[in-house]
Amino acid sequence: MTKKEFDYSLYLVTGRDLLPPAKDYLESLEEALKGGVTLVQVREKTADTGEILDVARKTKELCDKYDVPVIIDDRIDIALAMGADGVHLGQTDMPVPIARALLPPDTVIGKTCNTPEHVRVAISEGADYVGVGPVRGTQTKKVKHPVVGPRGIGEMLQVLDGTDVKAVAIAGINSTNVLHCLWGSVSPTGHQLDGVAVVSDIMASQDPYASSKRLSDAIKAFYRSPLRTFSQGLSTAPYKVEGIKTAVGSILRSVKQFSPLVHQITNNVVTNQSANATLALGASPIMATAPEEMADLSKVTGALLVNFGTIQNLDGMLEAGRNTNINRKPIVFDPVGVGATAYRRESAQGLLSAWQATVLKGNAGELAAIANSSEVQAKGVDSLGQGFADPASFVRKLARQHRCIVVLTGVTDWVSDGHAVARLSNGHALLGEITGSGCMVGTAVATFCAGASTAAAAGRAADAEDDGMLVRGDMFVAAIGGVLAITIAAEIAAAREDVKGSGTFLPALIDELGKLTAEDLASRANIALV
Ligand SMILES: Cc1ncc(COP(=O)(O)OP(=O)(O)O)c(N)n1
Ligand SMILES: Cc1ncsc1CCOP(=O)(O)O
Repeated sequence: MTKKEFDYSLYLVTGRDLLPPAKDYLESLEEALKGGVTLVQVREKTADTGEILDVARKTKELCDKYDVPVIIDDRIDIALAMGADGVHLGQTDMPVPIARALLPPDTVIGKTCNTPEHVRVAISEGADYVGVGPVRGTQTKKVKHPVVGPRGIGEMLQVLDGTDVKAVAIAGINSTNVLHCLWGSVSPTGHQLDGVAVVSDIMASQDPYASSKRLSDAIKAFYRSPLRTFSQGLSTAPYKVEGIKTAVGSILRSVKQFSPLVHQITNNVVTNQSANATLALGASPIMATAPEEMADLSKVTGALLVNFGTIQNLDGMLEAGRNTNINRKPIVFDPVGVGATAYRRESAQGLLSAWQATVLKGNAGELAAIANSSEVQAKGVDSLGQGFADPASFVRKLARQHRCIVVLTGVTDWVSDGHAVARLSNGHALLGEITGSGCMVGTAVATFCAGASTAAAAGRAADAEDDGMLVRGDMFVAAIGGVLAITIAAEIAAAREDVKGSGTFLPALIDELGKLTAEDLASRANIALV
């Protein structure tokens, strides 16, 4: 028996208890269907059986008009009585094989999964789809399982590789975070969600048509285009060194032309020199930390840098990142000293779960801690030893895991989008003798990301179709540009006669950053693609 093919992309899970006062269930449902809901689940937790059956029948009658299938939560008897297209079963509900034996053979069966192991069991039991989560916190239901974030969803999706079992994420999804959820949950193997399940953003809405339409538009934009990274080389042609050098120069020109606002939440050791480095490159720094101002600020900034060297403003970092994602601007995350304490490790995981970083930047010790690798150790904010045996493979893998650009700093710097890897061999030993040179690299990367994204926005037609990108502009090239700006300016500064040591080097570095041209970058950049 062939199974019914569902469009899982915008899966409405109902809940009459959430309707705003004076909103009628069937009217709200019809508005939601008009707005683009593709699948409906009847989820009734408190009503009597007769009432649930009545609601389920009326739901089916309405959904049939829109050719949208109906799934019943938990209740096999209701599904049988009204001829549902499917049922959804939780971990403590009837086992899938027993439900399968009771229901007509073409009935679709979904199962709630909170861990990769749950997914393995659901596959072996013969589930047709899995509802994976909780992806975020939610007010709609007391969820027993901890929030897994998009990355946790990606781990569950990877278990589905090679099967035709579909997957939707659930919990806390709304039109402002749906793109992050879809983008960030793609597994390192490229397995993506088939859709998202939403309750309150539609059911509690005064305008369910508008709420569903906003979700539907964002979801369609994401699925319209092939799966991409934050770089552009893969979709067009493979990167070439000369092309990167030219592109880096044009981003520097964009920084000077647009002078984007670079919002930085950074540590109090480097705040002043990072602001000066931003100014020197031609952009405009704003070092704001209060959570209350993030919504406003993120509308006008070009990029955000989150550097948690002195980690005092976690709420500000969370809010800044969420809002920067909503406004589809780049976020550079510099988890300074992340391996040093459990608090830092947990904070970094919390931030990486709450928002999608565009660039993840760190030294070997920091990135090893993020990757849970014991290959490189750290002491405080410094990395110990020789670094990774195979840095190219390390950055490529980490970039795939985190769906972002990874910058590994050291004597040699490595940048990857999960496919291409660039080895950068500029710099000077004096960089290691001043405090905060790594933090300045983060600032320069954020500044180049701001330049690239601002230029991409300026180049887009006002009526251009949404391409579902979380950030526009080539962030792989921007990250390379930021690293080169600091390392090349350092080479020029260190060669100056007036530079006698680290004390005279820092102001000279700022001076040379200010004088740096596209031509300097192109002629001095030592880039190899590996
Ligand atoms: C699509 C989807 N995913 C998960 C759930 C949760 O179902 P369950 O675990 O049975 O919990 P309750 O719905 O009974 O609270 C769902 N309903 N739909
Ligand atoms: C039914 C269910 N199962 C896990 S979370 C959840 C509710 C999600 O609701 P919302 O979309 O309003 O966060």
